Amino acid sequence: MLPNTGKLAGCTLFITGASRGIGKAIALKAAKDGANIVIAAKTAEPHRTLPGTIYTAAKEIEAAGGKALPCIVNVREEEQIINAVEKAVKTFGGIDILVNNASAISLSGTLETETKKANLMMDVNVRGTYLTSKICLPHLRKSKNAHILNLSPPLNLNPVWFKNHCAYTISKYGMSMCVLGMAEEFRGEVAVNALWPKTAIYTAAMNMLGGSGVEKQCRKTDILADAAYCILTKPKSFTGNFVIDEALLREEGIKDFDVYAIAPGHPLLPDFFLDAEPDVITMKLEQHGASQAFKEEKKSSQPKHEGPDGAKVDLESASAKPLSPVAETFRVIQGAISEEFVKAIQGVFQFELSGDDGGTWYIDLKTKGGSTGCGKPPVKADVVMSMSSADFVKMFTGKLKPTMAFMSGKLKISGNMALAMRLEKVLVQLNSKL
Ligand SMILES: NC(=O)c1ccc[n+]([C@@H]2O[C@H](COP(=O)([O-])OP(=O)(O)OC[C@H]3O[C@@H](n4cnc5c(N)ncnc54)[C@H](OP(=O)(O)O)[C@@H]3O)[C@@H](O)[C@H]2O)c1
Repeated sequence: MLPNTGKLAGCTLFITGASRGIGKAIALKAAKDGANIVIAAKTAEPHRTLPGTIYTAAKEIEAAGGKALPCIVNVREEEQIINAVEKAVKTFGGIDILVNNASAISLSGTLETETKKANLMMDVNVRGTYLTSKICLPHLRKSKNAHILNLSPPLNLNPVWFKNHCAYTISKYGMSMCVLGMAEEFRGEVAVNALWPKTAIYTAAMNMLGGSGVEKQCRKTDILADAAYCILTKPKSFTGNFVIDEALLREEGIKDFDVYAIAPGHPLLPDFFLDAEPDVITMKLEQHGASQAFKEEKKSSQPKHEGPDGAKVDLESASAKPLSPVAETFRVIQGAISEEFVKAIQGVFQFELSGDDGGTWYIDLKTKGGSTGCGKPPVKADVVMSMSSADFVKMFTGKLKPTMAFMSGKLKISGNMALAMRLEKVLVQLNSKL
């Protein structure tokens, strides 16, 4: 880990989204030097599922050696940013550093992204970053070593990073374009840089996106806190850079990256927008054995299922004949379903498969007893997943992680996203029973 040098003692940092995750980790690292931190985030009351509030973060910052100013700020609201900036200047005498960290994410295709979600991403990511920078800049220009740091990626224009989640990419690239423009506009006065992780970082956001077990493939927020500290303690002549955490820390002499891993030695999930393309990311994970090994099948009695034409198909007797890989996979899943499992999941998954043995299939983990089969599910599906038959088999035999399939565009999802994200958990639980 990068040692603290005390260079940020007495500096004032305005950090959006410092109530948890990466923003809070950057705040705590600076607090160790004795910095003043303005925590600009929305959560004032404890949230049902998300950890931390601006007040709990403030306590941690003070305990680490810093001074904290918790401010309720939704970066979509210009007035709230203005008020917090004024309060910060009144309390600490100025602002030296702005970290634009707050972000919203929806990894959905153009037609699947509801307008309100597209608006949220544009508002928080691009407009929020632009406005917070605009409002802080008059104060930053008065500081001896002013910095703006945006948590945004290098501008990689490979279409693979646009085709599956165009709105999200535009919104994050908007943050990066602020770096491009403002670094030149304020050269000599304020350093403006971007920071992006090489691998996934374990936070509430990642937990929501990646589902159960994803943490092993992630690094801790400490790596970004160290990289941010390193940038923010550089002279303001260090500007206009799109920094990748690991690359910068290597240059700084860090050799042991295991200290940043949640599960040292476990293959890591490469982050979006870097050199590795989605398919390569998936392939690498598979090569490194990050996926679950397919366990031996358990024989079980099978109920009847409805075929694509509505005819009832008996999978047990059908299994006497060699089944196609898709039908065989559903047969095995059927045998692994328990009442307890149905109670725990309460969801109906419909699969639209293309290629050999394609068509509509389902796994009903909502109706008493649970069932799988060919054709439409007995009750309306909560989630519809479209993919090739080959990828479906890979996914259910542990050779392709649902998160990876989704990120690489092999899996398209519509319906209840939260339930879809639990598919990884479904697979882990099913595999343990297979
Ligand atoms: N985790 C990763 O693997 C990863 C990878 C690449 C890049 N990043 C980047 O790192 C940054 C932080 O991500 P994270 O994983 O730490 O996310 P996180 O755990 O979801 O934290 C997001 C923070 O943003 C705040 N926030 C959200 N909407 C806001 C709004 N409208 N106004 C003010 N604050 C708002 C949240 O606070 P409130 O809810 O209290 O408002 C929270 O403190 C993001 O820019 C993200 O793109 C993360």
